[in-house]
This record gives sequence, structure tokens and C-alpha cells, in this order.
Amino acid sequence: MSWGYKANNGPQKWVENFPIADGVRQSPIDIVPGQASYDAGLKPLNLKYDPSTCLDILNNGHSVQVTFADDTDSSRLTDGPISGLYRLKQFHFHWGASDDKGSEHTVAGTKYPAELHLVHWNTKYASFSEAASKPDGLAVVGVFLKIGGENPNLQKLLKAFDTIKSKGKQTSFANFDPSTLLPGCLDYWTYDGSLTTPPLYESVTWIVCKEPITASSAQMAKFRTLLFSADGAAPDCMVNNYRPPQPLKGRTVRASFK
Ligand SMILES: NS(O)(O)c1ccc(OCc2cn(-c3ccccc3)nn2)cc1
Ligand SMILES: [Zn+2]
Repeated sequence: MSWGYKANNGPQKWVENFPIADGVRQSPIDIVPGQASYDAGLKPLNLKYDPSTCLDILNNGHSVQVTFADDTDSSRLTDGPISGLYRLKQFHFHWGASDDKGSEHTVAGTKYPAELHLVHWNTKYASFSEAASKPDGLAVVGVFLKIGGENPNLQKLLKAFDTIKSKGKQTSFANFDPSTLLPGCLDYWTYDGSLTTPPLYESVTWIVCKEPITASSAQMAKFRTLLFSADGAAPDCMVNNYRPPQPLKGRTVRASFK
């Protein structure tokens, strides 16, 4: 049976097939603002995305994912805590069964209803697949979602959900600009971590934005209409697809802001 988020295949069981689950730089973590150290040497994030690189939207059985053409540098991340240039590969979300949980990172124990991950890979390597297992291979920008007014930019994504309800469904998705999902203020925390799903590679420079974006409760409910299960199988709602915070193991969390 493959990994998932249930009692019999969820985060507490992943170590059985992925021993790195008990590693020294696992993600997510609880971010404690008072314990983060301000680093004046951290640069502002420089994110440039080209909507024409947007390819499709997919239900991969673990999340909803929007994939980008990464054969050029036109959608990329530079500066911030990283050196070099990282290309955008995909973005996806994690969310709860109710508005009181769903994010992977937490802030002083506070859970948000959802968390957006924008996944970038280091162009010192030849591809995402090669970069995904290297200590400096990936940079993931995390953005919290909080309950508020309807988010019109999220609406474009949600409209596609009915056509990708079940696992393995995908549909073309063009001209979406992921920068419309970024908060106005790009202050961030950064630390060395991992993929939050198997294979849990310790290859991620995490960049977690302090400021959340909003989603309405109705928009959050739309995420919960997606299914973990494939067409024809017993419908299994895609909810609680988040890993809980992992031990810090001596790591330092730096803040780009005072
Ligand atoms: N949630 S998260 O943003 O931390 C996040 C981001 C990206 C992830 O990729 C999983 C993955 C890696 N590979 C892979 C394929 C071929 C070679 C090497 C790796 N396939 N799927 C998982 C979690
Ligand atoms: Zn993720």
C-alpha cells in the first residue's frame, strides 16, 4: 500500500519505508517568531514568474498541483536566502478537514487552514529530479492561507477542480500567474529542511512568508471536494493532507525582518 495521510499509511508510518523521516533536517516545523534570529544579510525575495510557462493542473492523489514548463529560466526565484537561480517546477497545497487546521508549518503553535508551496529547483543541477535529492537542490516558498474574503485569484484554480476531482485526473491550465497568490509583504523565515512528503529528501531551503493570503470558508470547502481516490473507487475526500511539525534538532530559523 502506498503512503498517504490515514492512520495506517500516514506520517507516523512513513519512517517504515522512508527512514529519513527521523532525519536531522525534517519539515515542516513549528516556527517560534521570538526564537528566530533576524539576519540583516538576508536579501529580499526576487520572484519572477511568466504565466505562459503554466502547463496543467493535476490531482496527484496527495494534493492538487499546477505544473510549469521549466526548460527556461522564465519562472524563477533568485536572492532571498539562496545563491544562484532556482526554476519554478510546480505549486500545490496542503489543507484540513475544517478551517482550524491544514497548514504544515505552524507559527507559535498556530495552525492555518491551508498552506501553498511553490517548488523551485537549483539550476546548478540538470533537472528537478536530479536536484530533489541534493542538500541545496530545492527552494520551497510557503504561503499560509487564512479565512477572509473570497480570493479572486484562487477562484481561477478552484474552477478547474470539478474536472480533476479524482486521483490521476489532469487538465490543461494556461496563463496562470502564481505571483497573484503571493502576499503583499514578502517578509520571510528561512531554515534548512526537507520535502514534507515521501521521499522526504533533506534538500529544501524553506522560505516561509510571514504574511498569509486569504481564502473564504467557501473556497476552503472547495478544496475538500477533491478526492484522494481514483475514479470508480470508493470516494475518499482529500483532506488533512498535511504532515505535523517535526523536531528542530538544533536548527536555526532566520528572519528576514525585525
Ligand atoms: N510538500 S513539499 O513542497 O515539501 C514537496 C515538494 C516536492 C515533492 O516532490 C516529491 C517527489 C520527488 N520526486 C522525485 C522524482 C524523481 C527523482 C527524484 C525525486 N518525485 N516526487 C514532495 C514534497
Ligand atoms: Zn507541499
